[in-house]
Amino acid sequence: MKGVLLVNLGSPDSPEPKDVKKYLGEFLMDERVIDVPLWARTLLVKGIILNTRPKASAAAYKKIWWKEGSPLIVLSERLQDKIQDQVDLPVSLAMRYGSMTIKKGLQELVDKGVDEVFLIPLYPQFAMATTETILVLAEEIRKAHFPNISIQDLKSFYNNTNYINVLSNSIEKYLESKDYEHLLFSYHGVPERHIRKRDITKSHCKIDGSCCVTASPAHEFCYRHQCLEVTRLVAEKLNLKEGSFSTSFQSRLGFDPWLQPYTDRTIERLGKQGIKKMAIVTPAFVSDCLETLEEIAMEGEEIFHEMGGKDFTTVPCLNDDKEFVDLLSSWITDWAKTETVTA
Ligand SMILES: C=CC1=C(C)c2cc3[nH]c(cc4nc(cc5[nH]c(cc1n2)c(C)c5CCC(=O)O)C(CCC(=O)O)=C4C)c(C)c3C=C
Ligand SMILES: [Fe+2]
Ligand SMILES: [Fe+2]
Repeated sequence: MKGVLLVNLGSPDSPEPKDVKKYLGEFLMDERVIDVPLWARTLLVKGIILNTRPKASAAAYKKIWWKEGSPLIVLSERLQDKIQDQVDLPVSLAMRYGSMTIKKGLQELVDKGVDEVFLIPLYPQFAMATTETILVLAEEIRKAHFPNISIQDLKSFYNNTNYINVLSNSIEKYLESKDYEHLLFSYHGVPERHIRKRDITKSHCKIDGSCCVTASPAHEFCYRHQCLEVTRLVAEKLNLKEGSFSTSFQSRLGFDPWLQPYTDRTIERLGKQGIKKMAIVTPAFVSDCLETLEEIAMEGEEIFHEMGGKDFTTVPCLNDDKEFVDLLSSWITDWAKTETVTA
């Protein structure tokens, strides 16, 4: 029997510093998130970050936490429920980090008789810190605990025409009644090193003005290319004028070079340039979360106002948008029609 496992990033159990510390410990000790040798990662995470960051992160989580729990979890659950209403096979939800583990998600499906799983990482673009870490862990868990099931995964869908249409429609609908001079596409950042490491050609990614727009097999795993493509395709679909939109990368951590331009500096620059009304969209996130609700909608707005900006509009993520639910459900239904694969 076939079933679906949706997987998102995860959140702490509560916005209290002890839960945030536990969650960040698991997240940042992942070798695909902080990709340095174990001794250096341990020193950095356990020796420095976990002694300083949880208090500040917990304060940020408290600002965005809902009565029902973490926005990211609640919104992912709403998405799961709406997809479940549309498809005939069991749909479970898991998180890469935290209590809603991939093992529990697979167990839930197996308990319902599932032996063929369609794994859907809830990220439009591939990154080793997101999609790859989910796929690797799911395979480890499968081998160790569920050797008789098979897992197939949904490939990154950043340039799928239907996805681009759904994203563009949601942006257009939200901004319909709003006036804005500039639309910023802000994606979660990653260290530049992550991009070079996943360059399968070992020579394409220069992280410059041309590599990501020059066709290459490297693009299948190039997060930067995939983000720039989403911006390009949405801008084309929405007929945005050259100069009225741009791309930036947010949430950098540590001192290594991350993908640029940085979102906070871009917002600052737009304000300084005299832009009074800006809108911002965050297509690396399927569900609204700390990074969109706090870092963008609160901190980003504050920076813009400090620089003289007036109207700052944050477009919600796709969350449980009807067209997005329909699209994921159609991919699931198509997959369910494919031939059975043996483990
Ligand atoms: C080295 C650190 C990090 C990398 C690389 C990274 C990549 C990455 N993350 C997301 C999506 C999310 N990240 C979120 C929070 C978050 N991310 C990092 C660090 C890295 N992320 C930290 C330390 C945190 C925690 C919050 C904080 O202390 O600032 C979230 C929000 C989770 C929530 O509970 O709401 C998401 C979602 C992507 C897509 C990505 C690479 C492409
Ligand atoms: Fe992150
Ligand atoms: Fe590139």
